[in-house]
Amino acid sequence: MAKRILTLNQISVRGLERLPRERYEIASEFTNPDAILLRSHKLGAADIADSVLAIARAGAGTNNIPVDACTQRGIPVFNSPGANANAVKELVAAGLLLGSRGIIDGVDYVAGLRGISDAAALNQALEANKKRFKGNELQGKTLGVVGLGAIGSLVADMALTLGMDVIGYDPALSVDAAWRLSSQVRKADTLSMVFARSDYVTLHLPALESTRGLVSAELLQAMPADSCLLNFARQEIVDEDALLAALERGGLRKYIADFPSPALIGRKDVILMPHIGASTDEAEDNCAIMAADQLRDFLENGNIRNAVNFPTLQLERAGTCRLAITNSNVPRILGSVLAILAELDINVVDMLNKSRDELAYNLIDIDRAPTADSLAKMQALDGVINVRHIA
Ligand SMILES: NC(=O)c1ccc[n+]([C@@H]2O[C@H](COP(=O)([O-])OP(=O)(O)OC[C@H]3O[C@@H](n4cnc5c(N)ncnc54)[C@H](O)[C@@H]3O)[C@@H](O)[C@H]2O)c1
Ligand SMILES: O=C(O)CC[C@@H](O)C(=O)O
Repeated sequence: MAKRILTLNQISVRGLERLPRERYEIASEFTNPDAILLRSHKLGAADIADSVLAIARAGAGTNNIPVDACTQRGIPVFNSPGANANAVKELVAAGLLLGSRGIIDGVDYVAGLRGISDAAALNQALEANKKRFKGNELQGKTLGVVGLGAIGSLVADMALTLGMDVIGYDPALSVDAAWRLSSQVRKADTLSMVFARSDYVTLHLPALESTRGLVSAELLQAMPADSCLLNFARQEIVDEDALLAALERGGLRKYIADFPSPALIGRKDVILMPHIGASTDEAEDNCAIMAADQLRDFLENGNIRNAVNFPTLQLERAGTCRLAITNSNVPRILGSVLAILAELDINVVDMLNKSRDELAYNLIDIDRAPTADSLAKMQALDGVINVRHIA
């Protein structure tokens, strides 16, 4: 029977094409979907039907998904790391230029000259007024990058090519990310060091409970006069009251962000975009393709790539069929599962078991299909969260 994929945002066709119609039904409404594919849709735990086996986010941030509730229910949440990083990097480049030059005010000024029909008079007005839109160059200024993952590392490279000094902070930098990072990026040991030493600070870290309000009054106060803050990460990372106070005080010259809020719209010292960091054809295709491929590999083979709450685990298919079992990360569960198979004289052809935090996940290839009764016995074992028989 075809698997049902519920889409909760518009997903690029190139991604949906990775889920062939003879095996997958895709719709924006389903009562009992097998999986959910979404972008920024805010998903509540109660919105996830019992039938859902997996959730795939075509994008990086998963703060719109109740990941802890999914973990407890044994539902992997996939994302598409790096797939939209270039799109965000390019918009940050635009953000830096918008913060350093009088582009928006200058363009607005020119738009207001529509009534002048005489070219000489127009030119005279332009030349007389252009001093109002003077800016500064980025070359030689310092950019502080907070979060040096897929986006932050590209932003750091881009800023270096513009002749900026780059200082970076990331207390949880992965080994892969560290390899990607240019040796010209200076390492800051503390967040306050980044804010105190940068003319521009750009945020590229996830929204987590631990990063909510991370950009505090204290950090904003430490910024040099005339500095700019760029936020293409998430709104909740910046304490909005502290931000407004810093703007009012004049310490912070501009806030450039992808996340409008009622208190920020309309201010001359704030430039807001409608969450378009990843809105390019290329990024939307890349994210959707990655998310759909990962979802399909999980549904058809139980393999896990780029889940934010499950261990990474891939096993070539062997044997007649496969069991995918999620359980609490405690001893003896796997032994009990194997004992049930042994009782039925079912041979294990290959298997792989990995854990992540409180979860363990197992792929077990066997030479014969288990009975419904034995599957029910496995499911009933203390600590087993779910058991899937994949033909
Ligand atoms: N504006 C947009 O449309 C858009 C698009 C893509 C991503 N994003 C946001 O950007 C975030 C980063 O995306 P990414 O692809 O670079 O993710 P990533 O996982 O590759 O990198 C995030 C980095 O942040 C670091 N980090 C975590 N906590 C930190 C902290 N307290 N201080 C400093 N660094 C910390 C991590 O160690 C990691 O290296 C996403 O989580 C998402 O919220 C926004
Ligand atoms: O889907 C989008 O347009 C935004 C995605 C972005 O916020 C992300 O976290 O990847």
